[in-house]
This record gives sequence, C-alpha cells and structure tokens, in this order.
Amino acid sequence: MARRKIIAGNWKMNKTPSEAVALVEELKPLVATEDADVVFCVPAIDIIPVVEACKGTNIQVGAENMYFEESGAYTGEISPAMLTDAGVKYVVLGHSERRDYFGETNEDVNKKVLKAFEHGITPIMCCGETLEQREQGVTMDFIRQQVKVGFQNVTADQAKTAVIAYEPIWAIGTGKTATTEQAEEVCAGIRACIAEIYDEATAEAIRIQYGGSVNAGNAAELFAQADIDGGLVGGASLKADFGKIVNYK
Ligand SMILES: O=C[C@H](O)COP(=O)(O)O
Repeated sequence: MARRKIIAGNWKMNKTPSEAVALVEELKPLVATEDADVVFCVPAIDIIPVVEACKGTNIQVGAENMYFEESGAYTGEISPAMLTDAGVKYVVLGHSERRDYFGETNEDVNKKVLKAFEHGITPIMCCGETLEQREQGVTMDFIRQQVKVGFQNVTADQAKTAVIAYEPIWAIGTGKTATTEQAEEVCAGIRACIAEIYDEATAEAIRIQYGGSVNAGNAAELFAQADIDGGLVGGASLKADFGKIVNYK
C-alpha cells in the first residue's frame, strides 16, 4: 500500500511572529505540491499568524508541544482546545529536546498522545536513541519501549492516523545524518513494533518519518525507503531548501 508522504518542518524556538509570516510568504510557492502532506510546526506564539498566512495553501500548521490537561492552573502551558481553535492539525510530541531539557517521560508523552487524539489533533510522536545506546546495541529495545508506552491505550483506528518520527539524537542538528540503511532499519523496526501491538493493517497505515539533519541533498534517498514516509526537518525547514525537500522527487 502506498502511504502518502508527510514532510514536516519543526521550527523549534526560531522566528518571531513577524519573521514567521515572512518565512511562510517565502516558502509558500516553494512547498506547493499535490504529492505529500506539508506541515509547518511552529512556536506557539507564531501559530495564529502562520495559520492566517497559510490560508488557501497546501500547508497545514502544527504545534511543537501541548499539555495533557483540558484547562486550569498550569501556568505557561497550552491546551489542546487552544490549538484546535487556532487551526492546528498536528502536534509534535516527545521530541528529544523536550525529553532531555524539560524532563518529559514516556508516560507524559502517552498522556499527550491520548489527549491529542481526543481533540482530533494528529500526534507526531518522536522517538530515537542516543549515540551511547546505538554503540551499546540497545537502539531497538529503547525505541520499542518509547513506542509501546507512548501508544498505550491508543486504539488501532487512532494509531492508523498517527505519525511517528524516528530521530536518532546523535543526528539532530549535528549535520550527521543516519545512513539510509540505519534510518530504514529502525523505521522498519518501528513498523514491526506497531504490528505487534496492533496488527498488520495498522502497521501498514501508520506513517513513520525520519528526522535528523535531513537536507535537500539526502531527502530523496531517505524518502525512497520502503518504511520512511517523509521527514521531520529542523534546521533546513527554515530555509528555501525546505521547498527542495518537499519536492524531493
Ligand atoms: O525535529 C526535527 C529534528 O530535531 C531534526 O533537526 P535537524 O534537521 O536540525 O537535525
């Protein structure tokens, strides 16, 4: 079954609201395509102007994080209803930077994944190993745990619509991309894990991205792999290069 590619930019903590609108205007014509879903995951404060700037285009807007409660005394957090009301369709959850710098656990990520589905937001759940784990040969054990806990109590129908981003931590922002073989091996392993948790149909439907120093030069080879359904792109999503990544063929 041919899965539709999904190519998402993760802007991280970059671009003020006015800079964000200027970047959207620059990228709009470059990311036009019928062949893939294109998502700009932007800082919370940029969401409203970016949604506005993306109207009438093929670009969908995502958030970079979300809290797992509905509302209340959670100073500084953003609720799922705030995101949907603003026009958000996707949310990046459990990015390694959130796990590392803000102490997010697999259990937190699971609560967020469940809450996103409850609100009709598609989670892009990130997973990935450190260099040490890769060298110790425990990459797949570690990632299977992240996926299994992250998807606890998620139904098969929900999982079919989800996106998982495999991002080896050692390849993020380092210019050190995983080899095509390494990326495909882990993405295939994640798909096998989904088949174990659910069934073949769910594993066939779920979309798995690769992330970690994706650029205009390596996107085509990575995205041509059987189990890689697109990318989660950091640095290169802030440049005209993102257009080349989206139109990689
Ligand atoms: O979410 C995106 C990733 O962290 C990859 O970032 P990068 O493309 O700058 O390596």
